[in-house]
Amino acid sequence: METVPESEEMAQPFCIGQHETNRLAPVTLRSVQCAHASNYDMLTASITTSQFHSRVLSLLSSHLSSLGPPARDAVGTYHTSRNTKILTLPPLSAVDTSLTPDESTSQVVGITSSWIDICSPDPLIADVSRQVLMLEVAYAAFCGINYLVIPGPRLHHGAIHSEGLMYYSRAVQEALSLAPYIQIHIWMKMVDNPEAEVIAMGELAPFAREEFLAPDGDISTKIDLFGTWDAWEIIRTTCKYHSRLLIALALPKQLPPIQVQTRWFSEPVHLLTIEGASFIKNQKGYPVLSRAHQALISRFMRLRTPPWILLCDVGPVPGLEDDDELPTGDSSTDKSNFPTITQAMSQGKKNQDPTPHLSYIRNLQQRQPPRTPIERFGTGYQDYLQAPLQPLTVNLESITYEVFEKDPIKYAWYERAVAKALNDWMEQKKPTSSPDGKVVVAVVGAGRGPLVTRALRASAETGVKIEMWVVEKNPNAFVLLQRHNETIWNGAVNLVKSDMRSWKGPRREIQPLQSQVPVGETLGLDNSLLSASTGQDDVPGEMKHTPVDIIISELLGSFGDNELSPECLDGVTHLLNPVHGISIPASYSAHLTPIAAPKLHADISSQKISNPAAPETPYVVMLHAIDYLSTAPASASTSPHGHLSSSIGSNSGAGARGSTSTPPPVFEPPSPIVHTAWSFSHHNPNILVQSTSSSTIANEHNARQTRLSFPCQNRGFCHGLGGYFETVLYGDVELSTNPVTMENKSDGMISWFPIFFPLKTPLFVPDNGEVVVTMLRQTDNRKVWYEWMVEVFRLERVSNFAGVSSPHRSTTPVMSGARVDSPGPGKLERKDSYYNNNNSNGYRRIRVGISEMHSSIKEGCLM
Ligand SMILES: C[S@@+](CC[C@H](N)C(=O)[O-])C[C@H]1O[C@@H](n2cnc3c(N)ncnc32)[C@H](O)[C@@H]1O
Repeated sequence: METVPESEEMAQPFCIGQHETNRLAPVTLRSVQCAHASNYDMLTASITTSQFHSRVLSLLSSHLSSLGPPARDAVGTYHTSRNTKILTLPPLSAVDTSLTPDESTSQVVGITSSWIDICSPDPLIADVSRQVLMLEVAYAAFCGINYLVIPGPRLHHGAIHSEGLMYYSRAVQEALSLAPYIQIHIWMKMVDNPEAEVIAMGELAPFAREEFLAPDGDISTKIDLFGTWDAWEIIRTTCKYHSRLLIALALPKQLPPIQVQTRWFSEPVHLLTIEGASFIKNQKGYPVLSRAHQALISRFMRLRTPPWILLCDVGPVPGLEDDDELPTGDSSTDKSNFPTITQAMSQGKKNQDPTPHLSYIRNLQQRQPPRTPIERFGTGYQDYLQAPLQPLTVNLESITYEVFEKDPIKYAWYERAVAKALNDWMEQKKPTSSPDGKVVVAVVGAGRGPLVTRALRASAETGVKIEMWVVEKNPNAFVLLQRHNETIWNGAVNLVKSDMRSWKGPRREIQPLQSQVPVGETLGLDNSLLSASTGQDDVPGEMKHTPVDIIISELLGSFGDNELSPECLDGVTHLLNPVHGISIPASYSAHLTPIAAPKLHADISSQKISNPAAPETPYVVMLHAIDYLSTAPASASTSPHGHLSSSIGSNSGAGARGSTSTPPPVFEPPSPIVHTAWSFSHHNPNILVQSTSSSTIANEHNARQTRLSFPCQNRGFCHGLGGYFETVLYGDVELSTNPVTMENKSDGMISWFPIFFPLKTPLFVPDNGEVVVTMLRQTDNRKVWYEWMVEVFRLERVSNFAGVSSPHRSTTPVMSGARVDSPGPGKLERKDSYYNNNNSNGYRRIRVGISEMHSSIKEGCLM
């Protein structure tokens, strides 16, 4: 591995801003300078003033008093249309805003008014609110504001819930087109808590007329963990996943369960807002954040675009605190004046940290652990869609090989596997295929030769002599192989420039039987196999192709078989020593899990016009801002509530002064449920005999199909499937990119990013839902491609079911064939009631969504 400069290892500095709900003084160049001097990076500024607010309120009051009670029109509607006398707000005047375009504007995050209510069931209130927002957005755009925060939608109006959300979403869509250069952040709470939606003085919500409310309905007081996420989902869907539509996420004092936190990671959170009241005091009395908050922030800060932090109502920016109360005369000129009690107190305070919350967050920034090798390697690749390599049809560039070769694990594991195989060969006294007793090893698809070097090293380590053959079809890489043979391998390697499928094996002169070197001389082994290969009919002195004892290859793609390893290795299987031959890898398997990946969906959708095949292309991508939809029930130690309760109220967060360099706690998301789709083994006993008369190859034995079910406890959107692979190189030496097993099998491996199979249209998955994936590996004997489709089911308890549900099933009902605790791969089996839709756990499956069958044939991997 290259040495990485220290700066690259360090986590990025946080970008921290200050927000005051009731900032009275205008935000000027001086305010921004003071903020910078205090170590803040930015400030928020309201777009309009309190005068504007008062003016709107009085206009609205007099308008309302001029109106009679809302009346139904001739058709009988007043709820569903705006059949009301409109109040048109006048344009802004100088007193309505204190914002002036200047150099400070770029350091300012604009905040639109929170007292409006676009979701109001009263169309008059909703319309006035919309007009306020549009006036503010237009003026912010005029001033050159780049970032705007719009308070999130009010979801509760008495018994009415989320009814105005569509109008709110429509207004946001309008705002995006009105301000074509502004990034709009919707200020969302993490969960929907009706009791937290309080009405402050001066808000428009209470002006909603009774006729538009629903006085008789149930007023919900229940916390809905995914309620605000639902609202966000509607807004962004209405705005078609707009790239300038982002989230400002308010972190509450008590964080919600981990499943809610991970959901927000997958969304475009660009601002994290933290109230002063969300801090707790440590033993020394300094404001600190709970361990859960620290872990959450650290997790966010490792995203490709780390969010900015906005500290809200944590005290004034030093130097600006007195601005609102400045006396008209300049009292500071009279230095001889004895300070008043207030002045003395504030001077005393100056010896304290004037911005303890900011100091704490800066300290948290310093305590971020350095980036791991994977994070360093993946910088810039997070959520970046790449077309999978097709090394069979396309000759790779040197730089691509160079990237592979940086892997700190893969080659070391191959070396271990080869060493183990050689040791076993020797210990089991197996005969070799070489007349001089050496184990015949072939690296097929050698690239620039790193596996050759490792195999030679394994031979030197174990003392088992090998005869090395190297096959590569890329003529450019072959030049380097020739050079390496001269400079590194001392000419010890037999090089073959060929497609491995047409290689006939090591070619050597037949030795007269009596002059063959007994293998036992080198390894002490029985040489019967070699005798068999140089059979009765062989004439000494003639040239003949002989078998290979160990075939080493690395033809694996992100989904295991997607770079056509099965097809290529089929072409060399007949060369393998028929009794003792070893293939490294011995087998590999493909794995899947459904994921929410809004960013990837947005990126793929935006490519659709130039590339219609984009939504049916499997992409190689370092999955980052995603949420696993199907997760294993949390164990006691990682239970969301356990996590929460152990952290809330814990005062162990390091304080600004008494701080240590202890890294923040690690965020532990729930483990995804990842099922095996299929596998391939070498030797493959099912290889079809190839016809010599046909121009195609018989490949049906490499077709696969699978149907897998995934329980999903919480609702969400499925944007596609995350794909991974595992491979057994030899014995217990394995590689894995499966998030469940990678840490145990090959921690730190960087060669492969996962694969993403997108869905053209995302599918909603309800609470207690089930995602069923059907996937096929298809072949027409010329090409290989994948087909995939997704169905979504809602599991409904059958009321008269007499069975007793296990505690697990009562919270996460799943089909028995796909049980998360089942040892099997989660395949649907006939005994499951998939076929009669009432499964044996007492749940009825109701299909609520189905995707089309996607096919990668347009981009298919050509053979
Ligand atoms: C993924 S690269 C691995 C290269 C190298 N073994 C490594 O680990 O760095 C696969 C290599 O196999 C070669 N290859 C793929 N299919 C082949 C075939 N049918 N015959 C010969 N070489 C092949 C490609 O040209 C490429 O060099």
